[in-house]
Amino acid sequence: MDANGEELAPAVRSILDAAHERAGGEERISVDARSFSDALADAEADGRVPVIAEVKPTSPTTAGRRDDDPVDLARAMVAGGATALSVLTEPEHFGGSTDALERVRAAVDVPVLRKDFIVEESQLDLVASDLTLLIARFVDDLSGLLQAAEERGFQPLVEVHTRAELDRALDAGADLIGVNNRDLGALEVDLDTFESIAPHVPDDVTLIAESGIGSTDDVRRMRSAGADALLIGSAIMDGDVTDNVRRFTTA
Ligand SMILES: O=C(O)c1ccccc1NCC(=O)[C@H](O)[C@H](O)COP(=O)(O)O
Repeated sequence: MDANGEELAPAVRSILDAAHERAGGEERISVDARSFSDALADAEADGRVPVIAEVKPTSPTTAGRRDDDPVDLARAMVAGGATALSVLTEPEHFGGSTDALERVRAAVDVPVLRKDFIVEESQLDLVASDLTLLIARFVDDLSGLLQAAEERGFQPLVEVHTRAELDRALDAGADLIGVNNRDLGALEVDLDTFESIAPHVPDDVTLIAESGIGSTDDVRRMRSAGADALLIGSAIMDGDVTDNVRRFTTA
């Protein structure tokens, strides 16, 4: 069960249990973040579809694992026109690490999102990034964690999957919201999720469509439904990442 008492897929239960076990950082971090809104404006000015390309070595729903150096992947994604990068730092289920994020952030000049399952304030202090993910479903005190992230200089991306989570995110003061098309209860992906939630998001919120985007048709569909940017992992990691990112940024 999650914080709302809802069932979770076993893999997600395991991810969440590991997250609750993970130690936080010892010292409070302070970040001089690269602006995501500036990066979005640059992409729009260049005529690129804003894509957050994800360095995702593996996942519970991916067959196999990609062991390329994350820095090589990151540079290849930027070469394809990525507006920002997302780097998994969850070690047990996604093959990520804080070291990978640090190295990637030092190697590129686009904003970098830390993709992890943060459940406690001290876990914000494990590594610097420009954006940090907060998953509404897994965080009890969303406004407290959002504020803690902002005080450290992060741009928090609050992930939602339902209308109720959207309302919690808005009440907490989120101005950067991602709608995850993947249901973390069943691990099923349905792009209708974004289409059903997006109309309820105020215009002054930056809105990101996450997960399950596998084709240029999907990109156009999410953009038509109001996505300011797209977060894409698996479809980029499968094959030549520069070609894959370019296909999506030019869709
Ligand atoms: O991707 C998974 O298998 C997964 C399983 C359990 C919890 C979370 C999971 N993914 C996290 C993500 O948010 C995605 O990595 C991200 O949105 C990119 O999705 P995709 O383009 O479908 O790889």
